[in-house]
Amino acid sequence: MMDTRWIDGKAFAARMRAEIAAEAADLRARHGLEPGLAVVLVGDDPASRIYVRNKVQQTTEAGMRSLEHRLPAETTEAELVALVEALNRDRAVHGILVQLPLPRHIDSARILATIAPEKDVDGFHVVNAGRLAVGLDGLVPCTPLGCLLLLKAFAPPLAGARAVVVGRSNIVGKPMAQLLLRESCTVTIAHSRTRDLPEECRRADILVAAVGQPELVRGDWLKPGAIVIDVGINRVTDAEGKARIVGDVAFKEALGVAGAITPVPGGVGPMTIACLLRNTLTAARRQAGIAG
Ligand SMILES: Nc1nc2c(c(=O)[nH]1)N[C@@H](CN(C=O)c1ccc(C(=O)N[C@@H](CCC(=O)O)C(=O)O)cc1)CN2
Repeated sequence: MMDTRWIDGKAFAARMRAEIAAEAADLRARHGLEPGLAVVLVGDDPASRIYVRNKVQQTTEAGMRSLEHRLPAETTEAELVALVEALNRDRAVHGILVQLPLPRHIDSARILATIAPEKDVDGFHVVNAGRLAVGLDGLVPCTPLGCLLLLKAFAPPLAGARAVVVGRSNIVGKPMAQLLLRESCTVTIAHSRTRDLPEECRRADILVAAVGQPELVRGDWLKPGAIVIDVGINRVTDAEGKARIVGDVAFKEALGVAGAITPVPGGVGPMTIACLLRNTLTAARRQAGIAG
């Protein structure tokens, strides 16, 4: 039986945040520049409120400026566009993040397209997606960037590895595949219509699960020794009626088969916010014309 290594994303993210804080202090001391991140929350989705609170807290702890905009659920699309346009013009704001999901009456694509690409620290704007696709510098979506940093640290060398990404969202699956391709992996994107998903997964040296389906990927879908990155955060109620969070991978079944795996919680999730801070620092440097 394989001794499966746990990939501790929480500890890795904490080290990243400490490095970012040191860089932010240096930026302030040498250039008088304080990176500013504007976080916009519309409505009162309980999970989104927690994520936004953590983003604000960690931005401040890293020595950067946090500007929070909490808007009621009935905010109109036009009002949100006007706020984003004002933030685009504000020179003290280097990064803009609109927390997703937005209320259903607001067109998320329109809002994301309104954010100035150089301030799009989520990396969701089509300009940043296009830059990633053609190999130009841009801002890379935080969750896939976090997954890549974990893979580089825990599963080198990536070049030539067979990677399967389960999930084709614009936010995780597609950018993840682009990043792995950039590292010279042989990449497959699998999804709900993939024929024989278990067999596709069994081919993977690196498996990234990002489908949002609790424990979809079973232990016998894994190649022995595979590196498994679980992006899923699914709230479920267990047999005793207790609420808990599980990933897209059946974690206990994967132990003893995978070579290494990210737990949920404590794996990819904390990396998302650490990468948001990294992107904010990068955006501030670029806007000020400071090499980093
Ligand atoms: N504008 C954005 N909206 C959303 C994003 C995003 O990157 N940009 N991603 C997700 C939510 N998200 C950040 O916003 C996020 C999700 C999870 C975590 C995290 O640290 N998770 C913990 C568990 C937390 C829990 O108990 O719920 C973990 O995995 O250990 C951070 C950020 C959707 N929206």
